[in-house]
Amino acid sequence: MSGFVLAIDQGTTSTRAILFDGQMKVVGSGQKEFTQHYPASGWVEHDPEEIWASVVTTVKAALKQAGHAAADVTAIGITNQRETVVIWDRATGKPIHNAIVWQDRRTATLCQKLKKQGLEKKFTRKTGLLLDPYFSGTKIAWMLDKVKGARRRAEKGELLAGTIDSFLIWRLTAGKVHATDATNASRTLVYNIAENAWDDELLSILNIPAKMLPEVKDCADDYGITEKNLFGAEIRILGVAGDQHAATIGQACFEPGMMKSTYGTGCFALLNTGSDLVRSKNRLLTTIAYRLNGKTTYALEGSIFIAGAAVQWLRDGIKVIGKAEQSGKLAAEADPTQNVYLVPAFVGLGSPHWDAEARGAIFGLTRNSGPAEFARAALEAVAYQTRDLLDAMRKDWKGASAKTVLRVDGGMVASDWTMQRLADILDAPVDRPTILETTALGAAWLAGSKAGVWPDAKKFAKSWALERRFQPDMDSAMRSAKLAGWRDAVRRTLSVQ
Ligand SMILES: Nc1ncnc2c1ncn2[C@@H]1O[C@H](COP(=O)(O)OP(=O)(O)O)[C@@H](O)[C@H]1O
Ligand SMILES: O=P(O)(O)OC[C@H](O)CO
Repeated sequence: MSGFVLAIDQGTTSTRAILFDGQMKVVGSGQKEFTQHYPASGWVEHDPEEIWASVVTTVKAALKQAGHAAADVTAIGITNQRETVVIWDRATGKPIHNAIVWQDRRTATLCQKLKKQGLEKKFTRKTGLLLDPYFSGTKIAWMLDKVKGARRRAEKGELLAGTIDSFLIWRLTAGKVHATDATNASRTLVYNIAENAWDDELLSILNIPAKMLPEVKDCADDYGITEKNLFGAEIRILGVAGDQHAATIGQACFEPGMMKSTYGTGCFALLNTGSDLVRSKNRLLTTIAYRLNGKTTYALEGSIFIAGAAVQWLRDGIKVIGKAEQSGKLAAEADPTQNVYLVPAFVGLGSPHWDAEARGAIFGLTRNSGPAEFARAALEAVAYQTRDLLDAMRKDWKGASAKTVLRVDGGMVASDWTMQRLADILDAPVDRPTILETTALGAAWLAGSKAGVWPDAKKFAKSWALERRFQPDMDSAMRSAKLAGWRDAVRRTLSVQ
């Protein structure tokens, strides 16, 4: 076997395919952005056919760039934007509706209704999640309610539901396999993370027929074989994980107490808690970090909806920069005596506030405030929000010690200024690895190790290499003052005062 492993990283704004060789080095890649649909305020959809086409195109592009054929590839690992959900026809493979994306808020009213019925505790106890429109369950219920005849057809077994990984597996195997992995299942609001099974009681509350749902497998497992005509040869699919979980693996956070944070569109911090299913008292999520050889490893997760998206707003919204990479330089020019805060609640606030109705706000403007202060406020908001998560994690679990080091990845970590400010505000070291494609690497490792062509977890962890450590370098009085200002700004932004 060759050792070549292909990772398909199906993200929120683009699809990437990356071919790694037997030494885990990137030898070819393809990337394609796809359309974001905003059919109503707070609604976000993707066309599953466009996603599927982007997967086929990028896989072919990665192979071509590397000068390899599908027959050279030992295995595929899939990783994906989480919670986004598709319902499709079992007979034709055609979706019955656009995919409803994780950022979509259309089920806020349903979540409120379930909360009023006193059901949040039950959902949290079983799934580790909260009643927020973020998760897949209420999105599936919405489609079954709104698409004519859908629930009846689902009950008859004519329709299938799944997160993006499941939809891709169904398409890649030409309708032979309907499966997902435990990490993706753990984001649906209908999966019992203690029992590792779909939860009949929650399914019945949301009126979702169990027969629509995929079989739940380990992250490194047999997910079938790609249809021969697709890429010119059959390839085994041997790894699947939600993108944040794949990044946790790619960052080799295999030990309890290790933590990674990914700064892409949003920011998602996962703290490995080992076999401990830690129940958060501070509005963090409990999730499955990964499941290998039938053994579940849990994590505490903090989910921030807007991180790099605030930089996009600087570029495309208020147009104070032309390119994302200019944001750090501009922020460094900001007047240190001004205290401008941006609370980027553009789509509500995630952990630890979970306020779906809050909207973004800026505080502390003076006549001297300009582009530089806006840029600094946008980048600092990412650091403050991460600090809020770390504080909540420390309160929730003693394993999150004061010595916690944060391993970072995602597009935003290219900004040295932001990483230094992150270390300053966290008062903890921030480690940036040499390989920043950790999400794809994690998915590839699942497939490559399952195929027996890549090293085991211990050896893989040893191959993790530091590019740069950012040490905290801020006076503690200054840090406290800045944090107090941030907390005040957040308090004034919440929808319920
Ligand atoms: N040098 C930079 N400084 C600050 N932000 C950046 C920089 N480069 C990219 N970004 C931000 O990172 C995000 C892209 O990261 P990526 O990991 O590709 O995200 P996703 O997978 O969510 O699409 C964008 O929101 C962009 O604004
Ligand atoms: O596609 P990303 O990188 O924005 O990640 C999205 C998350 O998985 C949503 O939970």
